[in-house]
This record gives sequence, structure tokens and C-alpha cells, in this order.
Amino acid sequence: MTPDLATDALDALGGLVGDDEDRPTDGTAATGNGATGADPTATAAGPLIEVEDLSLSYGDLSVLAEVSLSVESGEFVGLVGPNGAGKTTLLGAINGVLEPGSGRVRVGGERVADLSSRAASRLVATVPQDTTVAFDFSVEDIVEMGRTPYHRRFGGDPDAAAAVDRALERTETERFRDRSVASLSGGERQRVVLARALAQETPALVLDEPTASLDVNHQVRTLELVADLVDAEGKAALAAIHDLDLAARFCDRLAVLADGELLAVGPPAEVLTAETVGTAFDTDAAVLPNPVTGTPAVTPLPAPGELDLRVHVVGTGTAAARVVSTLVAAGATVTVGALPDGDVAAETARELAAEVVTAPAFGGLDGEPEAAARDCLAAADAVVVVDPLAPSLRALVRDQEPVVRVAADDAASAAAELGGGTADDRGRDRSPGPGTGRGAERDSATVDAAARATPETVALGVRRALDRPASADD
Ligand SMILES: Nc1ncnc2c1ncn2[C@@H]1O[C@H](COP(=O)(O)OP(=O)(O)OP(=O)(O)O)[C@@H](O)[C@H]1O
Repeated sequence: MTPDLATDALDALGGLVGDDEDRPTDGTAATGNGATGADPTATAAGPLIEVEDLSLSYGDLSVLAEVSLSVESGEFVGLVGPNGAGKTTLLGAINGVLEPGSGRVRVGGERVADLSSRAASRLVATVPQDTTVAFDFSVEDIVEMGRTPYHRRFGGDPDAAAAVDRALERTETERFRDRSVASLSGGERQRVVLARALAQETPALVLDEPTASLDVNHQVRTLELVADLVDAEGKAALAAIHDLDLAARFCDRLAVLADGELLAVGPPAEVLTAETVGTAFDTDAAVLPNPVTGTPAVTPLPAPGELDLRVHVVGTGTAAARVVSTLVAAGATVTVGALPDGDVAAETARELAAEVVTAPAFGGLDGEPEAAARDCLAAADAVVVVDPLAPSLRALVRDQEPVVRVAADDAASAAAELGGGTADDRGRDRSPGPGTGRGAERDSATVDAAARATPETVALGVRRALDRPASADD
């Protein structure tokens, strides 16, 4: 491939043009850590990527305002924030494509603005958001473009073949090597562009939405790969990632950018709070630990409805948690309990600012917790019971009405047993409890028994039980 074509293609990929000569002033730090053997981190004190008081505007539009952020060697930082926050712009300032209005960007101790693009390209490799390629190159050619900053005027790049092989292998794109890049799917092309960045063998990697067009398996594998590279090779990686759960799972730290300013920077569990997510993304959200990974999982909540009621939920586990979040989203004031501390329904309720009564697990219900739960029941306009209940909780709600019942083991398909529901509906209730038998006497508690007991119908059920008209939120 001719240098001109390589340059054009790098432009098309949104990467740096890597074919001009080094400026004589830039010295040893402008050297990759792969083919050339030098390691900029060895000579540079401090973080590998260092952004200091960076401001940047497009004409009159101020996009970044005094942003300061650093990424250490061996660290993977996720840049999260809403559309238009300035993430791509910040990455562009770091890789030298955009010139800051004020402030400094250093990579490996070198001011990026002072480096030739060839020198900068040996320090920072970029995986751009847009991976469309203007010319129809083979995959191998595309990946080899990552070696452009190492091309010598005479003699080419002796390390290119090995670097390309390694990059193809690491991104599992070896089998596409001879294919035309235009024939690949968007997800396959994205992995090829990642391979190109790896072939560049830089100490710093910036990635703009590297998982945007990948399926769920490749999203995880790609971020795992970046995390591995960071761990094994001491790279510093900064990636704009829209999926907050994935960012929390794979990044060492997250930086939340909103409206051109950094709202928070730190470990995912500290940064991803309902408050920060709410401020950055302008939405209510529940943030709970992912039950599998333990990292924060963010669930945006619908705009609150207008269920102007106080509802007490009795039950445990994920079914009760879903009922709580549905009722909160419907606008109800929700209380929950008694239930063991640490139960997912208790954590969900706390996250959503609902009142929680806790009691020791496996014990009977008495004393203070019982009194607190009875206070909540007495204050409630309606009670939702998530079956099956422990005997102590069954006793607690025995005389309650109106009661909306939900079967925890199959909430989506079981019919609600709602006070005096039909015989058919009672027959589907899988646990004996206060709603069966006694329920037939409680006409006032009857809600449309044909309603399916999905959490969404619970809010509707409560409204009907109280003879309140449903709103559009149902
Ligand atoms: N070349 C440009 N000229 C003028 N305005 C621009 C230019 N590039 C970006 N902008 C504007 O700057 C702001 C920040 O854009 P940027 O692409 O950095 O945001 P982002 O956080 O990466 O967004 P997204 O998540 O949607 O990719 C946006 O308002 C955008 O319209």
C-alpha cells in the first residue's frame, strides 16, 4: 500500500495521520512501546494520559470547560455521559486531532500539541466511533495501517507482520484477514478497527464507543480484551462507553461528563449513584448491585406517575422488588416490610427512597419490627402481598384490606388473587394466605381478578381496589 493511501484510509477511520516526520524536538517519549522497544512510561513521571484544565469550543459553542482527568499506566477509565456531553471531543483532544482552546493534554509526559502527528500516533491509538472506510481495503491492509507511524522512508517496518498477526489474533479477526473490509458486518468491522489500534502498539488507547455495534457476547469480549491489555501490558485506556453497566463492570474508574464538565470521577461503585446518574442523564434511576457481577447496574425509571396513594408491600425477593419499583414509578408512596436486611426488595426500596422495615432473617416477627410494620400497614391506603409469605408475615396481613396479591414464583403469568376474586383465580393462587378463604368476604378489596399479576398491573390493581380511575401511566 502506498503511504498516501494509508494516510487517506487513516483519515477515513478517524485516526491520526501518521506519516509526517517527527519534529526534531520531541525526543524519546514519542516512541511506541511495541516494535521500537522504548517505553514512554519509563521516562515519564505521573499519569500516562493527563488532561489539565482543558477547554475547547467549536466556534461559539463551548463544548469542554476546564476538564481535568488523568489515566495511569495499567488503568482502564470509562468516559460516560449523555449524548452531546463532549466525550468524542475530549478523546479528540487527547489523541491530538483537536486543538484545545486552553489547557494542556500530555501523553507519556509529552504535550500532544507539540508533537508531530507521527509522534503522537506512536503514543495514542484511537478506535473511532465511525468505522466506515472510504476505500475497499482488505482487513490485513486496514490493520497494517496501524503501523504507519513506524514506516521508515527506506526499508518499511520490519515489525509490521508480527504486530499485525498479533492484533488479528487478539481481536479474533484472523479469519477475515483476506476479506474486503467493505464486506464485513458493522460489528466485524469494529473489531478490525480495534485490531488496527492494537497493531499501532501505543502505550495509550482511546476508544470511542468500541462496543456500539457489537452483539452482547462481543461487547463483553471486547471490553475484557481492553481490560486485559491494560493489565498485561500496562496500557492506559480511556473509552467512551454508553452502556453504564458494562462500563462499571470493566473499568477501574469512571468519569462522568455532562454538558462539557466532569461531574464525578472515581471507582464505579462510588460514581454511579442515583443522584449522579440523575443529574448527568436527566432521569430518575435505580442503581443496584448486579446480582451476578456485583458491580453497579443502572435502571432508568419511567417518569413518575400520579398514583397518589400510600401502599405497603409485604413480601421478599425479586418479585417484591419489582412490585416496589413499579409502584414507585407509578407515583405511590411505598413502604415495605418487614423483611430481612440485605433482601433485594429492601435494597431496591432504599434505593428508591421507599420506607423499609427490616427484621432479622429466620426469626419470628415481634417487638419493634412488628410494631413498625403494623404502623406502615395502618397508614397504608392499600396493601400488596407478594406470595408466598412466611407464617409470621401471613399473620401480619391477616386482617388487612384491601389486599392485592401477587404470586412471586410466576408473577407474570399467575392471576392476581385479589380479595374476593373468582374461584378460578383463587384456584391459581399457589399459597394459602389471608387472601384465600377469607378473601371471599372482602368485596371492597376486589380488583379485576382477570388482571395478570405483572408488576405493571399491580398499580392498576391498587387503583381499582380503591375505586380510583386509572391514569395514562398504567
Ligand atoms: N465539528 C463540530 N462542529 C460543531 N459542533 C460540534 C462538532 N463536533 C461536535 N460538535 C458539538 O459538540 C457537542 C459535543 O459533541 P461530542 O461528539 O463531543 O459529544 P459526545 O458526548 O461524544 O456525544 P455522543 O454520545 O452523542 O457521541 C455536541 O453539541 C455536538 O453537536
